[in-house]
Amino acid sequence: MAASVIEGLAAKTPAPRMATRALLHNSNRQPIDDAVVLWFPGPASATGEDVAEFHVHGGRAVLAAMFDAIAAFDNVRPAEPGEFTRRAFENGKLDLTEAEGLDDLIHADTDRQRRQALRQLKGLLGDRARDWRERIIAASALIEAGIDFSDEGDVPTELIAPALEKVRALHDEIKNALAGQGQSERLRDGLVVAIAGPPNVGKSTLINQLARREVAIVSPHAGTTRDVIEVQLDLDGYPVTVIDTAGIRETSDPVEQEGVRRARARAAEADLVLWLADSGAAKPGHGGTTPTWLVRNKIDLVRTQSGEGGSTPEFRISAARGDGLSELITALVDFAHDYFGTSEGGLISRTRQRGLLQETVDSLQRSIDVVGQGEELAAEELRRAATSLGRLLGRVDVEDILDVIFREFCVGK
Ligand SMILES: Nc1nc2c(ncn2[C@@H]2O[C@H](COP(=O)(O)OP(=O)(O)OP(=O)(O)O)[C@@H](O)[C@H]2O)c(=O)[nH]1
Ligand SMILES: [Mg+2]
Repeated sequence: MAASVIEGLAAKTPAPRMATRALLHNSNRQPIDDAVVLWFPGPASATGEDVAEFHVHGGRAVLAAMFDAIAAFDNVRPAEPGEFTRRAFENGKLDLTEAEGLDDLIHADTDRQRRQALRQLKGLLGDRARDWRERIIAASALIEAGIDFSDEGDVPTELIAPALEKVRALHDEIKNALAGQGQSERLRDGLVVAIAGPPNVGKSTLINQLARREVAIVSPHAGTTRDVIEVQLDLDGYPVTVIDTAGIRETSDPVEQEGVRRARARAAEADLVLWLADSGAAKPGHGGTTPTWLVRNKIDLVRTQSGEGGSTPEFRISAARGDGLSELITALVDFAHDYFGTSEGGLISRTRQRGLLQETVDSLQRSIDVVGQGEELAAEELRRAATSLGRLLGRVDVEDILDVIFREFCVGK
């Protein structure tokens, strides 16, 4: 199909994989654009199928004329979101983790997201998972050979012991890989940091400083902020959403009450709370399990004061003047670094991947546990472990998730 379209529009089929200039025409011989065309005959193409590429001048009228001209061919329709990648996947050009990496790369906002996505696209996880899967299948073959070998149902231990050794090693290897991952899958969504505290302590002033623009209204009146205000920051390559909230206090104003309710809810969902307080205020107690840093603001108004110390970090800043902000930002970057656990080896970029690796570890553990009750049971658990990795790679049993995964892609990818 692609062959007849490129032949029809460019009046010739370009040499494979050679950028070729062509004046494109529609079926009425009307010229459309002076373009560069590329012809990738399958299977040596991104999708594995024939692919024609038209590099045209991107104006709306040019695109409309191109779509009209292409739609005039039979059996041609616009691609669905992610359809090219899906075909590449179905033709074995990519495994599912690599397809996920491609999607993440397209959506990456920050440098660390980009690097993580590229590692995934280049098969960082896929290659490990393939290796693990082959080794599990090999161990399972050993056990099954043992089962076949024994006629009375009593499998000789010298056949099972080496297989079990391999399974133990695999279990430890995958478990350790998983444990060392931090929350690298959270890098896709980023870290949420809520600025909370009593009214008028300078929360909105702080978010404006962090955003380097006036996102929130600042005023000397307590109760200025009511809606939750969000800004996206790129802190040393980490995606961080900072939210400014209403000052928390008892109030009879129903609008402010709603603001306080939202402030509490958002702070509870955040990954980190910056609890802003006046420089002289007593150290507040805080409930909840969210990590919370005490940030004392307006230090420009007091002469000197020593920190109270304690287990939670404490910062002293002047949001208005900028004192202490670079220390606060450095600490946020360190927090993000620990949180995401993104040493350059970040293996996992999705909860789906983490879940399947965990399933694999659990099945391997069970297979070790049940081998005493019967080798068939152990072999069955090994098959489960291999299936989990097969799902991770998108090689088995995945029809149900493919739609979900590829739906997130852009059209044209
Ligand atoms: N001197 C001094 N004033 C500050 C500082 N930070 C903020 N302010 C002032 O404190 C007042 C309140 O600041 P906001 O940023 O609106 O405080 P807020 O915590 O967002 O207040 P609500 O939205 O009402 O909860 C304003 O007049 C700011 O100019 C600071 O570091 N030093
Ligand atoms: Mg405010």
